[in-house]
Amino acid sequence: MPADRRPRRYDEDDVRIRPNRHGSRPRTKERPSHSDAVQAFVVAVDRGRSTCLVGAGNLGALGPDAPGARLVTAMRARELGRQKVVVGDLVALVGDVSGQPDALARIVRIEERRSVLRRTADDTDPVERVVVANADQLVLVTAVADPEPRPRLVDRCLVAAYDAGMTPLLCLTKADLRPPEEVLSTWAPLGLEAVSTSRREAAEGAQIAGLDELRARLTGRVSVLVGHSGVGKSTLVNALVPSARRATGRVNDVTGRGRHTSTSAAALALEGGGWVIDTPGIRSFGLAHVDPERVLLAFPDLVPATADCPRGCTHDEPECGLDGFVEAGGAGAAGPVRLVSLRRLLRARSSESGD
Ligand SMILES: Nc1nc2c(ncn2[C@@H]2O[C@H](COP(=O)(O)OP(=O)(O)OP(=O)(O)O)[C@@H](O)[C@H]2O)c(=O)[nH]1
Ligand SMILES: [Zn+2]
Repeated sequence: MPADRRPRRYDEDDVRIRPNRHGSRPRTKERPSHSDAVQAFVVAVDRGRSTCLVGAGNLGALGPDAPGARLVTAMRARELGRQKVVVGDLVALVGDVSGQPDALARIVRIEERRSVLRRTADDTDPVERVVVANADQLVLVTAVADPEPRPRLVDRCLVAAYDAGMTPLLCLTKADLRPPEEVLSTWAPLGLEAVSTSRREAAEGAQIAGLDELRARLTGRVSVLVGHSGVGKSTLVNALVPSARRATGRVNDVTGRGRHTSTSAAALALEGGGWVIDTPGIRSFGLAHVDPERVLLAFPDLVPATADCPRGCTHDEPECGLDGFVEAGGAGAAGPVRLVSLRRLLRARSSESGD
């Protein structure tokens, strides 16, 4: 039976969604207060069931090992309407929040998101989606070789990061195969932060060098890792979060499903604080939804030029004020290459694929 045909019990949800029969009192937008609700951080979502971390502070800042912290399985309450819960969400839970096996809580509210990583509808998925909420850093994992870097894919990820209000970090893996500087030059004008990692054979087996610097940039933050297949993202995640398997095992106990069959994102706690959100399903981003103005915000040196732009300027058209501004030296000596980079990113929005 479809959900909306199911016989419904009259409950507090109805107070808000029922039309006002009398027509005199304006319908209140106020939600039931749910004063007993507890706050939780969504660490995994699998087919309508969310795994939520309760008792670990705002955005799970205290980590899953904080005293009293527990994982609670929850479903969306009807009052959420069409809002989707995603990994990284901060939510309010009511009902059975004990975290006992078989216990099921209800998500009655999604708190305001400080960042939203989106993906436009594409051929394989006709729905525009929020991929991850509240992350502050997007880590673009790219191998320097094997597989060859895909500059256009990195550009597209950069656009997605700027649009989402997230700081991008380029993580170049397999630096043992080729000096990472060669690859880095492509993004030099962007001033993109970058780290590199490489495999090193040691007595106790293969090790990843460069991990400490990467870890330092991840600690205390919520970071999303994206990368094409084969770049070494799993290797990195396992090295960063050695307990990842155990932790996902815990999630599996709750959801009853294996992580390997899942294509949804999962947040993994870092030992020193902070979270990495692994996104096995995301290889590229549809970017049609992206507003050029938001990409431009990543180029504060070029922003003043837009005063001379026609209304609704795409910043990639003959009338654009950026060219004159940069030619006149308004953005300094680096202006011309910065403008080339900006235009490249703006065009990445409309390119067909991330290859
Ligand atoms: N030379 C070298 N090889 C590496 C390095 N890191 C990972 N690899 C190898 O690259 C291959 C892919 O690594 P994975 O960690 O499975 O890559 P992935 O990005 O998770 O790929 P998928 O599992 O397909 O999503 C494996 O054969 C790894 O052993 C590195 O730093 N240097
Ligand atoms: Zn313009």
